Amino acid sequence: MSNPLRVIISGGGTGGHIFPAVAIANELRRRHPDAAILFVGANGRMEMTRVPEAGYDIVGLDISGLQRRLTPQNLLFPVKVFRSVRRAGKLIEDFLPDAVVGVGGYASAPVLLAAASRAIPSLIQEQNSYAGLVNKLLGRRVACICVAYEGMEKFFPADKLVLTGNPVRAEIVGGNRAEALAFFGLDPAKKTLLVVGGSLGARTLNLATAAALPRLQAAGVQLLWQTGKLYYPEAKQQAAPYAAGGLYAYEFIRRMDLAYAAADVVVSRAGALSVSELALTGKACILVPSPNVAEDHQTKNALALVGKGAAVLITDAHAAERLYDEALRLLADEPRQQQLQARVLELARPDATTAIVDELLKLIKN
Ligand SMILES: CC(=O)N[C@H]1[C@@H](OP(=O)(O)OP(=O)(O)OC[C@H]2O[C@@H](n3ccc(=O)[nH]c3=O)[C@H](O)[C@@H]2O)O[C@H](CO)[C@@H](O)[C@@H]1O
Repeated sequence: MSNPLRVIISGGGTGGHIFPAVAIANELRRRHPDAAILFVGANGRMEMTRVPEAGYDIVGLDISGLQRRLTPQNLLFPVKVFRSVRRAGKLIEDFLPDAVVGVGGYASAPVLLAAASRAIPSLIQEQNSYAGLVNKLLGRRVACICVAYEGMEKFFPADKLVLTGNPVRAEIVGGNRAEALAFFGLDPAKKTLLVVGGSLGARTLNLATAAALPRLQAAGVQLLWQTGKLYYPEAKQQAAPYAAGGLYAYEFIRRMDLAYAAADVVVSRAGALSVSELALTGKACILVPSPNVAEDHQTKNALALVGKGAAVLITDAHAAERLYDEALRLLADEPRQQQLQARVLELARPDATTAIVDELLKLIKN
């Protein structure tokens, strides 16, 4: 491998696809600083801002999902797919990658298809215990599939599977607590609760948190509340009267490393990357799986921890009633926090990103 490596990374839609892609790119660049890395995403989606923020170039395709109802957009869907496969093919012919990585989400389909038809080796990284549609359809056309859960033969050819775990951005781990508290303007003498609704925010968590603000303040607990874009204007107003007590709402937290470092307890959706990050950072957490995802896969993600005594589970349906009783109880119970921290740390897979990049480099070499 004398010429600099050239790799295209495709996919996105939500943070759960984008940040694993960034982790893979960072590790590739750490080992091959001269590697040329190009991201391909979907126009209008989160990757078009988050990837440049992480220091990489991205090209957007005009591609979206199929709506479940009959809509005019659906009639255009085949046309869009055809156009984006053609555009992806052109991108590949111009960039001439040694390999292509797909992380799931709309943009990875046309790129992986175009790579397969040009005999360019490709790798899929599947974050969940239930395979996404795009990944499932393309499993047979790629050379290697890196997964985070056992039993994925249900969805993919067994001989292509490698169990690596999910790639978490290296900087997420090891945030300094004192720096974190200062960064968010928090009081080191108080307990801190972090609430994260996945990369887009979660309505159930937002409603429960808004209702619990007076209780949190009365208990002397500080709050970092990530709301997502839609709910933020309302949350900002709801949280404003509590700012003096250290209760703050955020649309999106860029420094998740510091948010985890500041937190004594985390309330979170159970997206695959959130779960992997909670394990790596060793956080006492309460998981509220989203009921709105394919095959209820967040509940499966959560149960992988709960089954080992490494997290507390509250269902979405029970969150309004029980979430903050449980959160306040856990915040007041340090021995229980320590027990959860120790158990969740045992489930961390700190070598996932290196293992995935090893597989990618193997593909390129062969
Ligand atoms: C509703 C939905 O479709 N959710 C899916 C989506 O979740 P979602 O996009 O919410 O992803 P995850 O929970 O897996 O990961 C969230 C990522 O965003 C980061 N982050 C989050 C909030 C924030 O303010 N700042 C920030 O940087 C986290 O650190 C993490 O890296 O993809 C996951 C991985 O395929 C799936 O398991 C989820 O079921």
